[in-house]
Formats: sequence, C-alpha cells, structure tokens
Amino acid sequence: MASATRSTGILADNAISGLFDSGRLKSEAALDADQIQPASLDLRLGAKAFRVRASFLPGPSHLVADKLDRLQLHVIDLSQGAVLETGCVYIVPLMESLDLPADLAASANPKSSTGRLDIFTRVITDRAQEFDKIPAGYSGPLYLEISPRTFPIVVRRGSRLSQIRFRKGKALLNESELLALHGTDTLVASETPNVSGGGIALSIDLKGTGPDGLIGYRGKHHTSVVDVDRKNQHDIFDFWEPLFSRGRNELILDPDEFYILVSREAVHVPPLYAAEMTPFDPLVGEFRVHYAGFFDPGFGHAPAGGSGSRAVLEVRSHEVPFILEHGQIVGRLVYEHMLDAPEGLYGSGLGSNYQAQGLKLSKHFRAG
Ligand SMILES: Nc1ccn([C@H]2C[C@H](O)[C@@H](COP(=O)(O)OP(=O)(O)OP(=O)(O)O)O2)c(=O)n1
Repeated sequence: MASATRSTGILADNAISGLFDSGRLKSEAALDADQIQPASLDLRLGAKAFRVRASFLPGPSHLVADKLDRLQLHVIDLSQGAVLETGCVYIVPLMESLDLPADLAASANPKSSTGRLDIFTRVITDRAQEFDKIPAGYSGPLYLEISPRTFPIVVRRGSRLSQIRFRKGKALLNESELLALHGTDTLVASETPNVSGGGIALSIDLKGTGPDGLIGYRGKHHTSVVDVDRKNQHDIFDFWEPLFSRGRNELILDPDEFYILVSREAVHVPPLYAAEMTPFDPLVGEFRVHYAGFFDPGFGHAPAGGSGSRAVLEVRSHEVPFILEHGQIVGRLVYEHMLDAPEGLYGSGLGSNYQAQGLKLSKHFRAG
C-alpha cells in the first residue's frame, strides 16, 4: 500500500502500538488483540463504576478524582459484570492512561456499537474543560461518563464502549481538497455531492432500501438488559419497533424517542484518510444526529469489501415533534489525512461488524 509521508495527520495502527511500546499509552493490562483499529484505539472499562448525581467537568484546577469524592453516591464493582440503568450517570476509570508528547493530541467518541445502543458516553480527563478532547501533552488518567438512554446495559471490566484517535497537528481537508478527493476516489455515491460547512453532507433515506419498505427502527421502552459484550444475543423485535415507508417518504419524530435510520448516500473512506461525522445544525427544528462517530480508513472501500456501505444515523428530536423528509441533510462527513497508511483496513480481516452495511442495528441483535 502506498505510504503517506506527512508531518500532520491521524496516527495509524502501527503508530498506536508504538505509543504503547514507548509508554506514551499505558494500560493496567496488556492490550486485547483486536483493541487497536486502523485509526483508533478502543478504551476499556476498569473494575469500578461510580454512580454520580450529575454529569460534570472538572475544570482547569481540579482532578476528576476530587470531584468524584464529592459527587459519588455509590460504587459498583464491575469485575463480575453489573447493570447500568437508564437515566443514571456513571463515571468509570478506564484501564488506559496517557502520557502524550507535546505534539500529540487526541479525541474520543463512542464506538458505533455504543451509539447504536443509545448509550451516551464521553471521555473526561483531569482538568478538562471539554468532553472527549484530550489536549496535546496530556499526562494522566482517563475516565468515561456513561448514561444509558434507552436500554439498561450489562458492562464489566474490559468492556469497550468508547474509542480514541491520536492526532499530530491539523490535517483536516478543506472543501476544495474534499472535492478533488471526491473526483478521484468518490467519497459519497451522489451525482452532485453537497460540500459545505467543511464536510460532505449526508442525508436520510426514508424511501426504504428493501422490498418491504423498511426505513428504520424506534427503540422500545422497558426492555430487558443488553449485554454490551455479546453479539447476536437479542431478538430485534424485543427491543426495536420497525418503521416502514408507506409511500410518504417522511417520518414524524416523536420528541425524545430514539431512532436508527440510514444515509441515502453510500460512503467511502479511502485508505489514507479517516473521517468523522459531525451533526448538521439545521437551526430550525430540534432534531439531530445524536452520536456521530468515527469512520475508519477502508470503510466502504471496494478492495476491502465495502462497496455500497451506508452510514447508520442515530437520530433524536428534542422539544417538539419533527417531520423528517427523505433526502433531508442530517450530518456531514469531515475527512482528515492519516499520518501513515494503516496496516489493516476496516473490513479486511479485522472482524469488522459494519462493512458493506445497509440499515444495520448494533451487532448485539439478531433477526428472529
Ligand atoms: N454513525 C456512524 C458511525 C460509524 N459508522 C460506521 C463507520 C465505522 O468505520 C464503522 C465502525 O465504527 P466503530 O469502529 O466505531 O464501531 P465498532 O467498534 O462498534 O464496530 P467494529 O467492531 O465493526 O469496529 O461504523 C456508521 O455507519 N455510522
């Protein structure tokens, strides 16, 4: 594979394992074999969860541990697994910690499987003023805030809900670079890509892709628990209500319900790039893509078995019911350069769950 010779960009798998070897990334246990992804590292829960009264940021002069002393209500042992309930906020010290060099920053995001389960998660560092952002040179522990929104979940020490990307300098493609890359590598399958706001627009498919006109799913309430570490475990219909197009090409979002929908466009992330979905702020209408997320190098890439991969969109409406129409823009994909070519690509031999996906619930569910 052609190698990128760049001085800025997202660290690829090999460089992430180099961080571990040099002690810049530490962990209380050896890394799992599949923990390093093409452009990110999955973060693992430690053995304790603190149930807290409310979410918080430590602010510039405090450690997370100081705030936990004041805000914790109860400590939960995760070594044998425990249920985290909906509507509650938990803080879990992660097994991984950082000692980043001055030229390396990082950012975190829920894993796609976590977003698809509507588990709200954010990484917090000591002295943080923002969630999910780890400043260059940060040295210290990492914590995960977890708040299951729709389904109660079972988690345990080692469960992987969130992921981190390491970034040297600024490597975001601007709009003209995006258009040029789209010209050579077709980033979204659309005749006239909408490049604006620094990214390529993604819109909703409400016509339905299959003969049955299935357009999405709405999360049920008062379900049983989902074990985040078990695949193909639950019958879809115990947790989700299917939604069909019925010829209208629109969907009325009920306030505070959680929907899994799919993009109209097939998406492509070429091997030397990483992408991230950012919510589209429509200014009118209180709906948004709730968990945007990282897109790996190789996602939707034909040689990695990804032709036609759509993006899964987790959507919520707040405050008022909102009519979503087919083709309405809900998010943007922004692309960044990789610092180096990844050794592995999403989909090719990595046990990836969502390559070449259409409308796909998280890996925990099975049909029937
Ligand atoms: N809103 C989103 C976010 C991501 N993805 C796609 C692009 C990612 O490359 C792929 C996998 O994302 P993650 O690595 O975050 O997901 P998991 O780790 O849960 O899945 P896997 O086990 O397949 O790596 O899902 C998506 O369709 N919709």
